[in-house]
Amino acid sequence: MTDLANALIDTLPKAELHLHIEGTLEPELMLELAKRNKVSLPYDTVEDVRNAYQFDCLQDFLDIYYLGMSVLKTERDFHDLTWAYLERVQQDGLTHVEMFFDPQAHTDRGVAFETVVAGITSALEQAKREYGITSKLIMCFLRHLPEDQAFEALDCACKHKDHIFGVGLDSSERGHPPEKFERVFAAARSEDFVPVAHAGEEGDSSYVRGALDVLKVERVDHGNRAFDDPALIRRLAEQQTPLTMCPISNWRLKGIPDLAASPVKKALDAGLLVTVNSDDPSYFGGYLNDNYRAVHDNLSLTEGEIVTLARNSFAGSFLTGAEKQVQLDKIDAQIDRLS
Ligand SMILES: Nc1ncnc2[nH]cnc12
Ligand SMILES: [Zn+2]
Repeated sequence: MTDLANALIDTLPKAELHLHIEGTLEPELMLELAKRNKVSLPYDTVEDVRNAYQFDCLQDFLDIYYLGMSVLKTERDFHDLTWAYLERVQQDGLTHVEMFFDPQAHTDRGVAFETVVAGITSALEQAKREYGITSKLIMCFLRHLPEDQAFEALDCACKHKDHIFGVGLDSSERGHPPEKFERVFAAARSEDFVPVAHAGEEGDSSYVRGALDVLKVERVDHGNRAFDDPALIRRLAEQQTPLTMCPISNWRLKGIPDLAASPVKKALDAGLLVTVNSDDPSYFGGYLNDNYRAVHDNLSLTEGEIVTLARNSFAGSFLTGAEKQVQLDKIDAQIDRLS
């Protein structure tokens, strides 16, 4: 990698648009919280935890991910988790994050919705004060659970509209198509929550079409399998629907055989508004800049394409036009400084 490419990746202002806060739980904090909250885990050491992170598919990961988050109990736990992520990525040039959380995975264990939201938002507010990092919080419905439970989560979210910006859809994709959540997404949109959804991570291209046509999403999370449908790719390009791709995640979950098979370059070439993100960085072993580096190295991206990805991260965000322009101007200023 050239020095300039390295410096661009390290120092360009960037937004992260596909990040599950529960997926940032590092093994050290997991074990500390297990002790603090007297939760028993099948791991004694950090090494045991890391050794468990071998996945053959999305479900293998999800089983371990839900087990790991069982240590999160109190407002302070959610604060500490979120703060640890923000402290880490501010060093990577991150200036804006649109963060997912999975409340049903906590309320099902008896943790109050309010506890989760209070802990996450206090850390987000601290990051705004101390680092100038802006953020939006997106509540995901767990697609393996029934529709009525998604409606219960939406009811809770309606009491926290000051903190929750959008709704998303995550967890086990195949067998749980967008159509299952048509009514709850319609209700969420009528309450002014901005809709996004995971689609085409493992599910076929019909899941991406369903997310667009049935859930009426404004952004597609992953979207890899859209490439099986050339007409759909043309539509995504024409509409400039943002895609939040996660190269290291795709590789670790065996959605792609190696990083060279990441669709990020194909998406750039097709004129899509593609962005690069980390998904669940603790579980997949790579934060935001590691993902930029992975696509740069394995797809032979140019320095110009790295800049495009950083620009797309703001263009594809839910910031206002004026806020986006501030960030794009900062990118231009940083490029001037480096060249
Ligand atoms: N990559 C992913 N896909 C679906 N659900 C998730 N929850 C956390 N990470 C996820
Ligand atoms: Zn995800």
